[in-house]
Amino acid sequence: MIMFKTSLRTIGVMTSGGDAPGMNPAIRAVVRTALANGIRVIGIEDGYEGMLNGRFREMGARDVGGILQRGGTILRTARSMEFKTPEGQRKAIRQLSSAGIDAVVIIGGDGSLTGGMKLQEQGVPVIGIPGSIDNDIYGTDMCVGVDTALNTIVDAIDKLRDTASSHNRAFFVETMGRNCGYLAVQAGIICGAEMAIIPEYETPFKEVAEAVEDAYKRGKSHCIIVVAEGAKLNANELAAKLQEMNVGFDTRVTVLGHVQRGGKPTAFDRFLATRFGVKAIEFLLSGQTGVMTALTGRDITPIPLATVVNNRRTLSEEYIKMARILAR
Ligand SMILES: Nc1ncnc2c1ncn2[C@@H]1O[C@H](COP(=O)(O)OP(=O)(O)O)[C@@H](O)[C@H]1O
Ligand SMILES: O=P(O)(O)OC[C@H]1O[C@](O)(COP(=O)(O)O)[C@@H](O)[C@@H]1O
Ligand SMILES: [Mg+2]
Repeated sequence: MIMFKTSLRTIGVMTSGGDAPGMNPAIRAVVRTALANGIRVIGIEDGYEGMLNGRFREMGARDVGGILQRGGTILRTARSMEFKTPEGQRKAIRQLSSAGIDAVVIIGGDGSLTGGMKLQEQGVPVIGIPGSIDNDIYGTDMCVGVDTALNTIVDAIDKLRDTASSHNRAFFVETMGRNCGYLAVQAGIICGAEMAIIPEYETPFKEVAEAVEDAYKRGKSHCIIVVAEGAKLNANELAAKLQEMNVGFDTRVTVLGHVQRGGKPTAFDRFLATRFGVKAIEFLLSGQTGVMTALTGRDITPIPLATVVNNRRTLSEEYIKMARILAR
């Protein structure tokens, strides 16, 4: 095993997995806090793919100027199958060692943090920062990017409602969330949707049909059903079936897709990302590694990566209930 130094001279920072608005403010905070503490920073491009192939570049204070308001990630991001293999991980560790990188800050989702834990287990000090629009990471109230994505969804659904009401239509709106209904449930509540269909619960088709028909009978001018990407019932299939059943409303589908991942980070995301970035360096300086920066209530606390990746975040029952009650 390559031994990493306990003294902290140089750190790496990277973004990995699906991009999320706010990753840039997180990079900026990591770089500038590290520099302020006399630590050199190397940017690792293209996530683990770049780590494996030594795509490293020096990051100065000016390199992170003007990026607070920019969506995406200046370090770019990627998914790497090779890094999942033990050989891939050894190759990445050799690259880090030969570049003199003593520790790595990884900004990414659950997959990226699992990769981070693997590095930590093999002697590389790692700090994780939760960045994913899905909000599917255990241990933190919020991930970087969630608030911006939700605001994008709200904006889109508000617009869809205008046209839905004008034409007396039912819209099936698909939100992102491979395995997690967080965005769909929250959007359901704050956009006044008739129903939110999520991967965590199996919604019988009959229930959807009744909700749409009932909304029509009650004289609603529109009907909005939010469907999470990973739900068993699919937005296109639902719309086609209900159109055929003639439940009153004409049906339409809007898949919001990757538009949810872009855009300038909201004030909330900028501040959260900045706090995470600053704390990541504070944790490193105090020798706490193998942890993720987590928002727990008002505080940013270190949660062991092993706890993060070995637990599943569950949706709040209270919010699911709230969405159902308010949809009446
Ligand atoms: N079990 C794992 N072991 C090692 N690396 C992993 C593991 N899971 C994911 N990764 C690495 O993290 C990358 C990003 O993970 P992914 O799940 O695609 O996105 P996210 O981090 O946004 O959840 C993967 O492409 C892979 O390189
Ligand atoms: O960008 P891709 O490869 O199309 O992936 C889409 C997936 O990425 C996400 O936007 C974010 O997921 P991760 O944070 O786990 O990468 C999911 O909601 C979506 O299913
Ligand atoms: Mg993920």
